[in-house]
Amino acid sequence: MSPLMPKLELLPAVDVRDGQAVRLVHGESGSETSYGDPLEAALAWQRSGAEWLHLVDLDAAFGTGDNRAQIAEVARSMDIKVELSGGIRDDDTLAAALATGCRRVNLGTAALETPEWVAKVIAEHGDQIAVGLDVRGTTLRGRGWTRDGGDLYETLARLDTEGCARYVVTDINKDGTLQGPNLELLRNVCAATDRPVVASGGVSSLDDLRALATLVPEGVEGAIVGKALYAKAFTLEEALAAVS
Ligand SMILES: O=C(O)c1ccccc1NCC(=O)[C@H](O)[C@H](O)COP(=O)(O)O
Repeated sequence: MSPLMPKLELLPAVDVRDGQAVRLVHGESGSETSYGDPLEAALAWQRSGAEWLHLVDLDAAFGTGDNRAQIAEVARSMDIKVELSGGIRDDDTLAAALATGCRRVNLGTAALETPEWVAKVIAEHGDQIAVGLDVRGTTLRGRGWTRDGGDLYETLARLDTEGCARYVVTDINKDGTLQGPNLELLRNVCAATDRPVVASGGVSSLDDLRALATLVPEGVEGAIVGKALYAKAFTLEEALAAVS
């Protein structure tokens, strides 16, 4: 990689359901495989050299409760940057999320259901706010990916106008499947916005990460990696070396 080209950031994922680190398939509730204590998982990624942690409260996303105290403990225990996601939809949940000291939060459902509030918090918090664009095809999904929420490109144009700093783009059909990322979707989103894009869902191999790294000049800034790390398809050290 050219010394002038920024490297692809890697964000190992810790998704929390009912107090456990889990992986889902297609983000579907009930498809969980459990991987134990979330704090242990997060500390392991930090020890392995991660610069970012992608931390998700799945219960808050699904509306089946929350893991707020545990999520806050994990976020506060990290020396690395934390991106927090799941169920952040109003002033209270946003304040609680930011109070953990996380570097940024991802809003998903709120961007579809309460766009005025999202425009307001983008104006207030700048690049501490990212929006998760979780899609099947080009249709956005909210409420833990269970409900349709409009057209990807219309929403992207609106959020760009409102000053959204960054997007986390997930192809739900790929998420948790180890089938490889949707590079075409990522290219299309990058062509539609000048904001950085974090790719999420489907990474299965070091070659997938190298393929994502080729999209850095188009606007892909980072990649979230979940299942592949838990399934030991490669180590985080190998992943970081592959994109450095
Ligand atoms: O991020 C959310 O809010 C969310 C809501 C409902 C279901 C899943 C959700 N996130 C999942 C993730 O962010 C995954 O950790 C990520 O896409 C990694 O996917 P993979 O590498 O395919 O395991």
